[in-house]
Amino acid sequence: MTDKQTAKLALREHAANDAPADMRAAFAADPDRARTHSARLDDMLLDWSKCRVNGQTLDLLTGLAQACRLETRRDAMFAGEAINTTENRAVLHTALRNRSDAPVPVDGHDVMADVRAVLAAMADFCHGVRDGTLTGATGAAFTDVVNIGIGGSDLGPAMAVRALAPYHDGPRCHFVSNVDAADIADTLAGLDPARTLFVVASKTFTTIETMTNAATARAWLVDKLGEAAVGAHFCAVSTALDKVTEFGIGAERTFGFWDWVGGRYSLWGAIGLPIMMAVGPADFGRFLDGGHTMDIHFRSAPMRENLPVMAGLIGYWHRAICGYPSRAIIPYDERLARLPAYLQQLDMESNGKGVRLDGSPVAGVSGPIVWGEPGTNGQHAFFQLLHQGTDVVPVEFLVAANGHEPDLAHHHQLLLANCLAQSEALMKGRTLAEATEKLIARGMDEEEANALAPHKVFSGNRPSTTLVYDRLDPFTLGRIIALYEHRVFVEAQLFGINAFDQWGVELGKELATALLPVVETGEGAGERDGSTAALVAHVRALRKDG
Ligand SMILES: O=P(O)(O)OC[C@H]1O[C@](O)(CO)[C@@H](O)[C@@H]1O
Repeated sequence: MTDKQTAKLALREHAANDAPADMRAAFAADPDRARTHSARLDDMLLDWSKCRVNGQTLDLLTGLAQACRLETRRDAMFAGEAINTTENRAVLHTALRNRSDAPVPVDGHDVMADVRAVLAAMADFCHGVRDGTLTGATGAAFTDVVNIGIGGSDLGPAMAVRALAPYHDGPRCHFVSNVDAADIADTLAGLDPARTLFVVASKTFTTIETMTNAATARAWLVDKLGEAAVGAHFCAVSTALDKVTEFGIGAERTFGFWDWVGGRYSLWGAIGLPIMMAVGPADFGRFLDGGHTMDIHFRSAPMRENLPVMAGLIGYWHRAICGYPSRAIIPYDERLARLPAYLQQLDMESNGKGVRLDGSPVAGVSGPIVWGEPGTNGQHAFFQLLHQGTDVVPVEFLVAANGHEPDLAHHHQLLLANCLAQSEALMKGRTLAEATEKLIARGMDEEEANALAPHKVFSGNRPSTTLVYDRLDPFTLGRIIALYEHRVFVEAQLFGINAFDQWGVELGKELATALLPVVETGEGAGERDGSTAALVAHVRALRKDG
């Protein structure tokens, strides 16, 4: 048996025999548990004390991490080794937020001068748009920016722009991603073409949704302002600079990045252009500072004090050892409403894999299903299942100690109380005796109380983690995102998979391309499988436009 196999076996035996069966008992036995089962980075606290782990669990998990050479793999990533082996690429989104003087070599070339040049060009461009010196074709200042992109070219900036609303002092930012005409039609409906700037964001500049939406936006603009206006109203973000030129966007309005930045890790550089437009270069810099600070912490803090490492180890424990199929991300922060969607791509596109690094099948499981919604809204929707459903779902709460609305502090206190109450309720639960007693105390007769009480039982002992920070400012948003990126990396090392490719998205794309003419003309439908052929026939019978 390899060291890894031995470590995994030991964890499974520990889970079955000696891990705390009941968190309530664990707290009773060790009132100091919250201190020993949490880690801090300045104001940011990650608490995993409401999970069924003890010191021995953590020893075994860190032992597994060592057997998986986590620290060596981490250092290889930061050093620019081609750890994305199926694409033979380095993984260096961390270079985009490197705020130190340290060089970052890729194939012997220090990429930091290139990174800084793009950031400086973005800042110049944003200053021009934000102060009105860079105008549209009619001389009118831009009031609206429309980012056209999908996946990593949409989710990160869309999430971050929303998260940083209190820091906005630039143009309004909109995001069009879906190829569904509804998306672009509804967005353009409210906009003045003379005051609208389009950002076409695509790493490959071939993605069909983005190219279709960009062509529609271009036609809309030409229809209103004429062909000559296009140059002033479009800019691009891509690694495929030749394709941008073919589209007709000038080099001075093209912001590049590199194949060593994965799409879902790309918001720190040019893909972050809408964030910089909204909050300005200075706050964008603070966002990068936050990411860089988390990088330093990830590289230097001992495992037990290391937030991304501990988030990854606890995540692995829940997924691979306890066997929970999903995790819920519940930010008690309305401005992080898009965080769950962003993390779905970050986590599931990275760790939803069926083969290991060497191409052999994953022996057990890989990454979990990630989902979520902000609290308190989720409480009035799916928390019923979290508390009483037959599946256990580990919940990851996020909450700021302070909001941005000092005049409405009582809202924030309610928000905090709700967040803390949910994790407490998940852990404590309510026994049948407690439920019955409560009903009788309210005046119900015993027979009725006995009948109703089983419905009011909460098993409790359900795991959650809580991430608390001072305030959701640009710096903290940077720390949170970098924390989750590294957590995904940590889990990938334990699963033994490549977190940086995404071959699983290819087949659907290929079949969509093949099916387009079938949907358009009906020809070739008979060569598809029976279900698809029948669906094509039904759709075509209903279609009103040919
Ligand atoms: O930026 P691009 O090249 O348009 O790709 C968009 C997204 O599509 C994907 O390749 C998945 O289909 C993502 O990985 C990526 O973020």
